[in-house]
Amino acid sequence: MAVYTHLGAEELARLIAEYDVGELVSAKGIAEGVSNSNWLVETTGGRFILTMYERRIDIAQLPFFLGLLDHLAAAGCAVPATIHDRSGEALREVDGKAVALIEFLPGVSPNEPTPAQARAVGAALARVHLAAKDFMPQRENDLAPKDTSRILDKCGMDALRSIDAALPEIAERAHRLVEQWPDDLPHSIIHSDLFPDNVLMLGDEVSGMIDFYFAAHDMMAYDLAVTHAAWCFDKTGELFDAAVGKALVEGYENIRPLEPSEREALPLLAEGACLRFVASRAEDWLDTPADAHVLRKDPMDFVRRWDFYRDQGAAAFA
Ligand SMILES: Nc1ncnc2c1ncn2[C@@H]1O[C@H](COP(=O)(O)OP(=O)(O)O)[C@@H](O)[C@H]1O
Ligand SMILES: N[C@@H](CCOP(=O)(O)O)C(=O)O
Repeated sequence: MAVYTHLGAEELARLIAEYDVGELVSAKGIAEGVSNSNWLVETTGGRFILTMYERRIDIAQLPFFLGLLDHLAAAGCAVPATIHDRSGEALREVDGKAVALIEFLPGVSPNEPTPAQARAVGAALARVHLAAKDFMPQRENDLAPKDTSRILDKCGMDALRSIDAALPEIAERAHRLVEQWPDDLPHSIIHSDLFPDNVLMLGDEVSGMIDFYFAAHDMMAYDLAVTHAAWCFDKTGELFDAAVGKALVEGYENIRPLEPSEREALPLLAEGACLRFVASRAEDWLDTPADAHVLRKDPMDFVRRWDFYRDQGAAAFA
């Protein structure tokens, strides 16, 4: 479920009247998503996504995320632009909560991505990296290995063990990874969470990349590694699809060839990507009451991926 707040018809109509988008025709809550409330809004002027920011996001950073969307959309990337209200603002407040109206993009998120789809996503990601280079505002990645390793430690070993007996050892493994972590590879703004459910596709074409709320300044090859870990396995992380992985990297390199140092670092960067999702999922698992109407994501899905990258090394990207 991802509608945490009820918005009445009058309140919605008043909000929509602040934008030059025609009159409200309908608004339907969107079930997908975890962090924010989203509505598909139809007006006499078209379709839009209304997002109310509910959790995890530091409101002070919203201008960075929304400005980035506008910058990338203007550069021709497949991302939704924000709709500005009559006074030029992209961000408004309703009931004390921040909201934004965003361009609706068509497409569906693939469940079982094909190599052709992965190739298109690789290319789309590389275009974002290139287009973001001249986006001036900066945001540090607060989910780099040093941070996510700390998140695991903060969970506590007993709590981690209550999720799965293997997790305390993973927290130890994270400490070792932090020590090996590079920081001297080429940077840009990265998406950091480009899972299939954050990509909209029409056939083999990327029609939209959404959910830029973890975007930050960091290594571009790390973003490719995150996307590799997110796209090339079945949900549980048991089965690796080499053809999808190969197509993803090829698609990326068709737009932005990797430097030899980036290519060499990919297996380690992929381990860091796995750590990031093990940690955030473990933290969410412990924070979410068992009877909450939110699907808890299993951190072990990314422990299996981590084992794979550690065992395979460069062969994972051959
Ligand atoms: N710009 C958009 N165009 C079309 N659909 C969108 C757009 N933004 C969000 N959605 C829909 O809303 C859902 C939830 O959005 P998302 O940003 O992933 O929420 P959350 O941050 O809560 O995970 C997506 O799965 C997609 O179906
Ligand atoms: N993609 C992450 C979770 C991030 O949540 P989102 O709904 O904001 O994309 C994961 O799978 O752990």
